[in-house]
Amino acid sequence: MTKNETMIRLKKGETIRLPIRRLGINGEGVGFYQKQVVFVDGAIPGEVVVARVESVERRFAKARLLRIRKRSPHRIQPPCPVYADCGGCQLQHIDYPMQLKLKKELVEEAFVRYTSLRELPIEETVGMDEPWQYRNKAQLPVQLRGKKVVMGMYSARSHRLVDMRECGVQHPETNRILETARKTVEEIGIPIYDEKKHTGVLRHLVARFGFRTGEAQLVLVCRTDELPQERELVERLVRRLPQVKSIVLNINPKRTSLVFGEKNRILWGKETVDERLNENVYALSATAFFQLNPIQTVKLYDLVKEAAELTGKETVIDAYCGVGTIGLWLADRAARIIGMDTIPSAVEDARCNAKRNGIDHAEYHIGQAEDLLPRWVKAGLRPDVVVVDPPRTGLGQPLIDMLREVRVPRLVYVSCNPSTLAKDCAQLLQGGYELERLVPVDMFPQTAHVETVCTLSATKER
Ligand SMILES: C[S@@+](CC[C@H](N)C(=O)[O-])C[C@H]1O[C@@H](n2cnc3c(N)ncnc32)[C@H](O)[C@@H]1O
Repeated sequence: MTKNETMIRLKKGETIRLPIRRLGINGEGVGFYQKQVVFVDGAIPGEVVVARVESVERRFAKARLLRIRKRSPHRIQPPCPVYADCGGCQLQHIDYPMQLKLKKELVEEAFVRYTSLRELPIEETVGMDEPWQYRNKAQLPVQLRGKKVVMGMYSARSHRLVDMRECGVQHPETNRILETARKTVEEIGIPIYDEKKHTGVLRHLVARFGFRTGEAQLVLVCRTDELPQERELVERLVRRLPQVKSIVLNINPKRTSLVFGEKNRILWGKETVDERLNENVYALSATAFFQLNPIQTVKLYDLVKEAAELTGKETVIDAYCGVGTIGLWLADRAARIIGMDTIPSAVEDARCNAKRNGIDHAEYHIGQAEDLLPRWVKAGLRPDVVVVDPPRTGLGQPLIDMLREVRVPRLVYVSCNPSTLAKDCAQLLQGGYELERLVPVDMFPQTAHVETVCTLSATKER
């Protein structure tokens, strides 16, 4: 059979019987129909399903689950009433121990696909004791339906809002704050943004809650700086939400799917709210990036610390540093921390966080890791440990080239995307590194995301 013959076998509308072999990166079940990859939302590895083909692309097809012929013993009733409709979670129909196993397999499969390694030093996924109510921040779009203000997540791959009053992965406080804010906005008649016409004012409600400090922040993302009945709204919110220490208006005037605009105006209270992770305290401004699952963040950063094997004498790079959290975690065992990030406000926050925690041997720079680090190394910098925590796209090529050239003693790669992690590692393994340890960490239970802490060290011989 030629390659082309296998490609045209499936047709849209066709009903197929499909054994499900593995989990896809978006949480779908993946099967092979006459060698063609077929994705089926809601199907679990080990199941045999009947599915209707809904679209056929050049390299894969997508099919809708109709019936389950052989049911996985790990299939459970999803606890959330809007799970089928909401695009936020993908794995609620799978029991938690199996979710952790499947996440480990996602990492393994990526390494088997992109590297020549067959024996992997991979450990079990680090899970949560209680895999619910873990998110410290909710940001939900609002819409007007008749006189009702509706708030929720978008349905998967659409801009259709699913009306949602309570989310099971959110901390109850963020649920409570947003629902109170929604009701108050509805009661007062604040003009709601209309995405199609680009009219109205309020676009998103955002709540962040410090698990350790109990301080919360509410952000009203608006199309304009003018918020009708602002005083009345703020007065009622302050009265009803004693845990909120900061109310901010973020102005986003653009037609965009990005939530935040560039400008903020404080409506009430402080500019930032505090959160603690272990001994460190962080001041978080309205749009600052901060890890969303504080319980797992502590485990993630402890793994990074273990991997770094610091003695107190090392120069450590915290590349893609955000607000500096990883570098500050390592600071008590390092001689010097150098961080960089492309977002100026994040770098500013990192500097403030260092100061606030009495750390004076950490410095933070604005710029691209793949630009700054090769330049510094060329100028003579020799880091002992490099920690990288890039976005989903992985490392920039000039950074990989530099790491291959210099061969730093320890390289700790924190990744939210197993595919780019494995692809980047393939290059590093060919360039004088060996893989010591791979630990998947479940930062987002009930979803298909998996974080990995990957430890590499320079080989003695090239
Ligand atoms: C996954 S976050 C990690 C943040 C931080 N390490 C933490 O644990 O909170 C990735 C960060 O990389 C930054 N970033 C994106 N591209 C970058 C680049 N080319 N160079 C440096 N930083 C970059 C983003 O602004 C973001 O703060």
